[in-house]
Amino acid sequence: MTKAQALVVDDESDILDLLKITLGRMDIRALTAMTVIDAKHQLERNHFDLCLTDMSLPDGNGIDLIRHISEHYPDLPVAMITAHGNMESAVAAMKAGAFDFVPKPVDLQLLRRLVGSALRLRETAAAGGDARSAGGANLIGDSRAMEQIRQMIAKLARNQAPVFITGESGTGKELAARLIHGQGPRAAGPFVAVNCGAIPQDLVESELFGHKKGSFTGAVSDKEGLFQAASGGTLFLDEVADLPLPAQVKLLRAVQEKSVRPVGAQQEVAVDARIISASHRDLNLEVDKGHFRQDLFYRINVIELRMPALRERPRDIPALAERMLLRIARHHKGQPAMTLSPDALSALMDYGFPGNVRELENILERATALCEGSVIAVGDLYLPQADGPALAAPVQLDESVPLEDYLGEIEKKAILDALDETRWNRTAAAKKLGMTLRSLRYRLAKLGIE
Ligand SMILES: Nc1ncnc2c1ncn2[C@@H]1O[C@H](COP(=O)(O)OP(=O)(O)OP(=O)(O)O)[C@@H](O)[C@H]1O
Repeated sequence: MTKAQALVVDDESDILDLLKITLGRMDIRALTAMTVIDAKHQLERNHFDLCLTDMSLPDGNGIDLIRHISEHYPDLPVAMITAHGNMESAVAAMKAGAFDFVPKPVDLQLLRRLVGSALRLRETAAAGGDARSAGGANLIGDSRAMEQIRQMIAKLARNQAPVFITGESGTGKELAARLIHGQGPRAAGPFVAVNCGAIPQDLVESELFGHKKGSFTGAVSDKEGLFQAASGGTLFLDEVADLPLPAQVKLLRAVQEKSVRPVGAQQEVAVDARIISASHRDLNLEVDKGHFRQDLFYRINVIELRMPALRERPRDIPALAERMLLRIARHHKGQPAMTLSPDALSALMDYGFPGNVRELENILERATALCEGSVIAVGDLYLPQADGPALAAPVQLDESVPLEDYLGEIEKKAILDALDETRWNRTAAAKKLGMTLRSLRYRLAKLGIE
């Protein structure tokens, strides 16, 4: 590969010199420009692999230049150098198509990482990466909605802007986040996923930002936070709406300044993690209710990706079901994949799937275990409105209980009732439940019933 070349645009010659030297040490040739016009001329005459631009230039601003680059040189990654704390321009730059931003004063270590990511983009493009998968995970579905999501993911993978993924539970928000990470220049770095709602409130800050030994009871040694663990990669903040307000303040700072201060530490440490967050809640509403900081929402929601509910794209169901049945068969080695009867498939396509793709997975897993033959009939699906025998009366779904647990509870109750009625005679219980002894054993092991 030829020596990489960068265009650096700033009207202060000191900064140009500093950036030129730093890039030179990374074996990158830097050409400079002090005005927008100058930069446009350079772009016409030379090929660049990266552009760094300041916000305010004598004849225009950096955002105009970013727009010009996005339009005429869409493959050229451009990053904005922003004044300390001026997140508005960083957000505007990323919305205009910037790949990332560097706060002033420029932290050279951060700059090096940013440049490394930009150059890896060039290598990924040259290698022609697989746009559909990452780490074996795939977004299945050929509906228009899924096609658009795939295109959006490919675009988002190319920049570093914070992404906020919305969508009901089980629509594939985490999968989308993994794909954005896996198709981008940070793919070789870690993908760290954290469910913000699952961390005990008083440990949130220490978990996210780390702590120093002795900073609170129980802090027996220095501990690195998830931000540091995700350095060079992506931090996925799932259920970000559940973060307590004090942690939101610190998160805001981390996103804005790209640095964190571990609990009990005197100094901040620079962190280089791309932030992708998600929530099934409407964050606008949470902001209105005063549960979520508006300024933080504005910063993490630079680009929004909405994962559609499964009922909005029923034509994806056959392909999803087929792939899932294959995967289930692979888990039960030696067994051929089951198929769905035409009635079962049409019942699935008519069903509303409040739990989305995850619910489809659960329904098929259960059907596979309960079905006696190799073709799943509509009765094996136990859909709430299907004709099949219901294991229990439908219960009002509590939003805080994951669907998987909810279905598991219904199943567990039916099995335990049958076992009680037969004085724990498994053969009799299986008969009562209309399943084979082998199926019952499988269910008991899965549900952890001894
Ligand atoms: N389009 C899809 N193709 C294949 N599998 C999918 C798709 N969408 C979701 N899945 C699968 O469905 C399951 C749920 O997805 P995921 O955990 O990403 O959802 P989520 O929206 O993050 O859920 P939650 O809000 O409950 O955290 C996963 O096993 C995932 O692999």
